[in-house]
Amino acid sequence: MSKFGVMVMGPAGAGKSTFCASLITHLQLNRRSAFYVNLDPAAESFEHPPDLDIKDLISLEDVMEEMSLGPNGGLVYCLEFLLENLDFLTESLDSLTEEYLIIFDMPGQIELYTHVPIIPTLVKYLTQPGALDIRLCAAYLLEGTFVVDRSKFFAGSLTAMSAMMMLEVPHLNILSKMDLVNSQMRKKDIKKFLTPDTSLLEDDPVDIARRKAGENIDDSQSGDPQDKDAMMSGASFRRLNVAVATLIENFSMVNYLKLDNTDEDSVQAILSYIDDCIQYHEAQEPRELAEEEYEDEE
Ligand SMILES: Nc1nc2c(ncn2[C@@H]2O[C@H](COP(=O)(O)OP(=O)(O)OP(=O)(O)O)[C@@H](O)[C@H]2O)c(=O)[nH]1
Ligand SMILES: [Mg+2]
Repeated sequence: MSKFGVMVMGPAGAGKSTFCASLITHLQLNRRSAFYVNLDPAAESFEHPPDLDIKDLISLEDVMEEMSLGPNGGLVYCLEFLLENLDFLTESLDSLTEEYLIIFDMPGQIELYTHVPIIPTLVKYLTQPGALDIRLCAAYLLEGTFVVDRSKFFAGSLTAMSAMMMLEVPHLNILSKMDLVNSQMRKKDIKKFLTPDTSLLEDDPVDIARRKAGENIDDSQSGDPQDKDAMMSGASFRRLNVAVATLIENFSMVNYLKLDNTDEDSVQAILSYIDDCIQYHEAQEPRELAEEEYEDEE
C-alpha cells in the first residue's frame, strides 16, 4: 500500500505553517484526508491540531534547560533525537492508507537542510522502499516579498537549489505571500521571477537606488568593513550577485510557483502540482459516493 506526503520546508517565517493550514482546510473541503505532522519543536499554536507532534516526543524547553543549549542548538538536538527514535513516526504513519496526504510541517532553520544532514536522513527514512515507502515531494517556500530585492531573492533561490540537491525527492519551489506582492507589482513583472535568470539584475531598482546613494563608491575604496551601505552598493557585491544569478541560471533547476493563501484557487493549483509529483491520483481506488455526496452531485 502506497503512502503519499509533502514536506513543507523553507526559511523561518516563509509561511510554511500557514500553507499547511490552508492545504488541510482545502483538502477537508474537498473530502480528502490529511494527516498533519508537526516536526517543529518550537511551534506553539496551530490552526489545525497536529495528528502527530514532535513535542510529544521531546520538549525544546527541556532540552535547552537540561543541555544548556540555545534555541537553534536545542532544535538540532530535538531533530537528532527524532532520528534516534524513528519508531515515533513509524507507529503512527504505518497504518495510513493511500487516501491520506501526509503533511510534514518543518522547522525553518536552514542549517537542518545544509550544514547537518538531518532532513536528508529523515527523507531517506520516510521514502525507503519496503519500510514506510512514502511517495514524498518537497514544497520549498520562499517569501515572495523578496522579489523587491534581487540580492535577497537570489540568495533565497540558492538555498532552494541547495535543498533540491540534498534531498533527491521531487521538489516544488513556491513563492509564498503573493497577496502582498500582487497588489504592488504588475503580473508581467512578477512572471520574470518564476524562472530566475541574470537579466533580473539589470533593472534592479534597489541596486540602482543603492548605486545612486553611494555615487560611485567602490567597496575597495571605502576601507570601512562596517560600512554596510557602501558594501551593498559596491562593485564586489554586484559581482557576487551576478555570480550567484549565473550559477542559478546555468543549473536551470529553480522555477517557482506562486502561492496566495487568501485565494482558494491558488492553494488548489499548488495541490495539483503536489498530486502530480507524487502521482497521488493514479493510486486511488475508485470510491463509492456517500449518500450526502450523491445529494450534492444532484
Ligand atoms: N499576507 C500573508 N501573510 C502570510 C501568508 N502566509 C503566512 N503569513 C504570515 O507570515 C508569518 C509567518 O507565517 P508562518 O506560517 O508561521 O511561517 P513559518 O514558515 O511556519 O514560520 P516558522 O515555523 O517560524 O519558520 C505569520 O505572521 C503569517 O500570518 C500569506 O500567504 N500572506
Ligand atoms: Mg511554522
